[in-house]
Amino acid sequence: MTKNQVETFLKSELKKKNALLFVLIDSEVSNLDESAKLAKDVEKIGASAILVGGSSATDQIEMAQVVKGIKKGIKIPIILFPGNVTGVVPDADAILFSSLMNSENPYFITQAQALGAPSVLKFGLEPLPTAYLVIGEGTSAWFVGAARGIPFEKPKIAAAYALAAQFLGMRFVYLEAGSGAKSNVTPEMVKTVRHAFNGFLIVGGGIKDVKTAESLVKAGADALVIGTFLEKGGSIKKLQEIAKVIQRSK
Ligand SMILES: CC(C)=CCC/C(C)=C/CC/C(C)=C/CC/C(C)=C/COP(=O)(O)OP(=O)(O)O
Ligand SMILES: O=P(O)(O)OC[C@@H](O)CO
Ligand SMILES: [Mg+2]
Repeated sequence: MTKNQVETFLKSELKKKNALLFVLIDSEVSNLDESAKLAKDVEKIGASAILVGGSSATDQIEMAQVVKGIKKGIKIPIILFPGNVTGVVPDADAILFSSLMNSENPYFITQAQALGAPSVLKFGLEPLPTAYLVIGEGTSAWFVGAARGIPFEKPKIAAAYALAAQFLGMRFVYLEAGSGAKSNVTPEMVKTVRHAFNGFLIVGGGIKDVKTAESLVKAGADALVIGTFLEKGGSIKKLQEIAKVIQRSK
């Protein structure tokens, strides 16, 4: 694999589109055939990457099969989104090599990374150095990751973490409200983080309509992650409307 291939691809996508759509496939929720079809469909409507992961996905065999099954049908990269070491599997293109910086448990800040790193190397996955920041409370990522959730109305705290991430050499920040979150990260927080952080800014959690997507991209997000919307039966047609707005509205 060429060095930084996926990161270079994402940057080139960003030159063509104002912001990118990443679709999250949870290997615990969608079966093999469903996942493969979904990945093809979302590639067609312009998604730039497929994330595969889940905060409680511990079945490595299942996840590896899903990744393999998806890969055959698409050209866009598959990026692993691990909630633990069990999320490191072969055949994907890259991995959000993330540290949950606002966790109260050092396991999620550096230990899972140390345990997972040798497999990342062995499988030839491109590590995307990511500060994963959990915003708010009550979601799976918040609970499992023992996060001290940054309050939604405290954008400056999120910006301080993002700046620290930058100083630590991380090139990606992921503002995470949590899968299926009732409230998404606010545009104001995205804007404040955008001013502080120079790298690739990912925003996810609870995004399910055009208006929200548009406001987050206008505030400076580089990529939006959408998962639950599709898991709950949201249509590809509506996702396409969201994709269009994401790609043109900065
Ligand atoms: C780099 C390596 C090897 C591990 C990183 C380990 C870290 C930092 C974990 C953060 C804590 C955590 C549990 C994150 C979950 C991330 C994730 C995959 C979220 C999306 O999955 P959900 O859809 O929330 O999962 P559920 O469906 O189980 O709610
Ligand atoms: O499932 P949703 O709410 O779309 O969130 C996507 C992602 O940010 C979750 O980790
Ligand atoms: Mg999920």
